[in-house]
Amino acid sequence: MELKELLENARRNEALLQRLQAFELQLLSAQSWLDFLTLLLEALPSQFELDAVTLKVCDPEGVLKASMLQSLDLEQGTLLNQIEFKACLPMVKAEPIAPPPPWRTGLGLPLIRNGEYLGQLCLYSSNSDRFQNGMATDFMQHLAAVIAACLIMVKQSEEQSRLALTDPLTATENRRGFERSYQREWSRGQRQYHVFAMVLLDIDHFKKVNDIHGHGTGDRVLRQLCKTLKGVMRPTDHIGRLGGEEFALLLPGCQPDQLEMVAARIQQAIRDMDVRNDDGKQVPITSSGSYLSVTPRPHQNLGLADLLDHLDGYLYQAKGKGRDCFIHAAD
Ligand SMILES: Nc1nc2c(ncn2[C@@H]2O[C@H](COP(=O)(O)OP(=O)(O)OP(=O)(O)O)[C@@H](O)[C@H]2O)c(=O)[nH]1
Repeated sequence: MELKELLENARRNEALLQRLQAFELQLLSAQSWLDFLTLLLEALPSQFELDAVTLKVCDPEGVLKASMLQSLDLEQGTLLNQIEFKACLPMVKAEPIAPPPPWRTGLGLPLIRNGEYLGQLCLYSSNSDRFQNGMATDFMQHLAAVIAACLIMVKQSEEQSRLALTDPLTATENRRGFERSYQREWSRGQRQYHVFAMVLLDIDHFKKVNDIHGHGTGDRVLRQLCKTLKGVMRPTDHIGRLGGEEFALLLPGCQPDQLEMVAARIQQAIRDMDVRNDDGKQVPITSSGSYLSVTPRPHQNLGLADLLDHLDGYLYQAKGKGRDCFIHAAD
C-alpha cells in the first residue's frame, strides 16, 4: 500500500473513531428505553450510513419486552418492530453475516456484559463492499460493549422509574404513575381525536372491613380488587390507586355509549369478589363510583386534578344514595 493510501486510511479511521466516541457518549447518557432505542435503531443507521439496524435480545422470561412496552407509548412502540425477543439465541462472533434481502452485506455484533450474552446487534448495508470477511471489527466491538453496558443500565433505570410509579401493595399505578398515564392519554387523544373514559371508585365501608376483620383482610381486599379489575379491563387500560381504598381507572378508546355497561360490569365484578377473612369467612364487598367520557380537544388542557374533583362530587352523591352505586358524572 502506498504511503498516500495509508495516510488516507488513517484519516478515515480517525474520523470514524471520533464519530463512534461521540455516539457512545450519547448512548451512555440514555436513561429510558425511548432514548436508548432511538439512538440505536434510528441515530446509528443515519449517522453511520447504514441501511438498517436490528436488535435480537435474549429475553426468556419476557421481562425486557414487558419493560419496553410499559415505558414506550403506543406510537413509540413501533421501535419494537426492529427488535426480536428470543427465549435463547446462539452465540455469534463479531463478523459479517448474510443479510436478509434487499441488503447486500451485514455485520453481526454480540452484546456481552460481564460474561453474559445479552443478544446481537445486526447492521445491514446495501453497499456490497461495506462488510467483508477479514475486515477489522475492533471499533465496532467496542461500540457493542458500550451498547451492552447501556442495555443493562437502561433496564435498571427503567425498573427504578417503574417502582417509583407503582403502588407496592396492589402493583397498580400510584398517583404519580396514573398522572403520567393520564398526561400521555390526554396528549394522544388530542393528536388522534381519541376518546377515553375515566372512572373513580371507592370501596364501601372499608373502615369497617379493617375494624371487624383486621388490616390483613383489608389489604387482601385491595389486592383482590385490583386483580378483579385487571380481569374485567383491557390490558391497555390503567388502574391508579389514588390513596387508601380510592382508585381511578382510565380506559382509552372506551366509547361513551359503552361506558354505562362497562361501569356496571366493574361494579358487578367487585360484588362477585370472593374475599375471605383470616378465619376463612367470606367478606362481602361493594363499591361506589362515578364515570365520565372525555374527548380531549386541541388547545384545551383538562388537568387530572380538575377531572378527579368533578368525579369526586358525583362519587359523594353515589355514597349518599346508599352506596353500591355508580353514577354518570354528566356536566
Ligand atoms: N387495610 C388497609 N386499609 C387502608 C389502607 N389505606 C387506607 N386504609 C383504610 O381505609 C379506610 C377508609 O375509610 P373511610 O375513608 O372512612 O371510608 P369507608 O369506611 O370506605 O367509607 P365510605 O367510603 O364512605 O363507604 C380507613 O380505615 C383507612 O385506614 C391500606 O393500604 N390497607
